[in-house]
Amino acid sequence: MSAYNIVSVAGSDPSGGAGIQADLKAFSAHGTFGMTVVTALTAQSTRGVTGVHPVPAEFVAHQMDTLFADATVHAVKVGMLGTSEVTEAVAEAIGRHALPNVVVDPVMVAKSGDRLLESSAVEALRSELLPRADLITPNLPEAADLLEEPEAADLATMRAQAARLLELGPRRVLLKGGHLSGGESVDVLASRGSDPVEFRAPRVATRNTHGTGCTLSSSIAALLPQRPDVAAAVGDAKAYLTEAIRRADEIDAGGGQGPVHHFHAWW
Ligand SMILES: Nc1ncnc2c1ncn2[C@@H]1O[C@H](COP(=O)(O)OP(=O)(O)O)[C@@H](O)[C@H]1O
Ligand SMILES: Cc1ncc(COP(=O)(O)OP(=O)(O)O)c(N)n1
Repeated sequence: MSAYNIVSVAGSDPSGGAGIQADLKAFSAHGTFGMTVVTALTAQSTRGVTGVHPVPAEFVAHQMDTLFADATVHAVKVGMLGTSEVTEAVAEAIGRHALPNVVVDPVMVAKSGDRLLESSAVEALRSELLPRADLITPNLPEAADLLEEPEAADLATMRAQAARLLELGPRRVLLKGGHLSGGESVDVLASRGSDPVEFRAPRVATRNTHGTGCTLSSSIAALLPQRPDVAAAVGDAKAYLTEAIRRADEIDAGGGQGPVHHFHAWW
């Protein structure tokens, strides 16, 4: 059996910590073959984002149509989309090509505080893309924006918000709790018709967490075709991410918030 083909539909991060660069590293780490559809160029470093140059929506659709007319795809990770036009084009192409194992990381704002999705695009994300996702992986501020509610500050509220996010149409929701404090970093997986499942990991004491969200969602996409169910893929992806965060201080990528450090996963 040849390697699984996993596609990242995302923006470029020249610093290598997030976006398509992080996704490709994660795809390789999990033994899969990575492909990319670029939605935007960013100028960014460990210190923040200094510019965003969106790819025209028609050309994003053209990249997808060209790739999917040729290659068999086993999973897709969607990250930064930038504009409502690109969001709509990606949602339509996912439907047109009936893509499997679609993981949507609803990227809105970088850890540096810079916007990566126009505010006016949140509605297109909510109504056009989320219903086509097999799994969405919002962080707490993204969940609050999607639900138009205050940000969750405890686990009970996270469980309730994960359930409400399911009503927007995705098959599953992984609500990430990295923005809370405490000795453990806890994420909540909600699926229709079953109780939520919690994924816990020791909170690593480092400021070098650039690219955690990208790495988790792309690792899940790479593992979905290789694991018996979604919970197994999420559990292994989180274990991989936690070790990549532990290794983050080994890298000197600049003077700001550094990236997590990828490695060949142990499976
Ligand atoms: N310091 C940390 N130690 C361990 N896990 C972390 C840490 N920070 C974040 N995580 C985990 O990284 C993933 C993404 O984190 P989060 O900050 O919630 O999202 P995002 O990177 O999209 O803002 C989650 O699984 C979260 O639990
Ligand atoms: C091009 C690009 N895409 C996504 C992000 C956000 O990445 P994330 O994994 O959420 O990490 P932080 O930036 O929040 O640390 C990005 N910065 N650039």
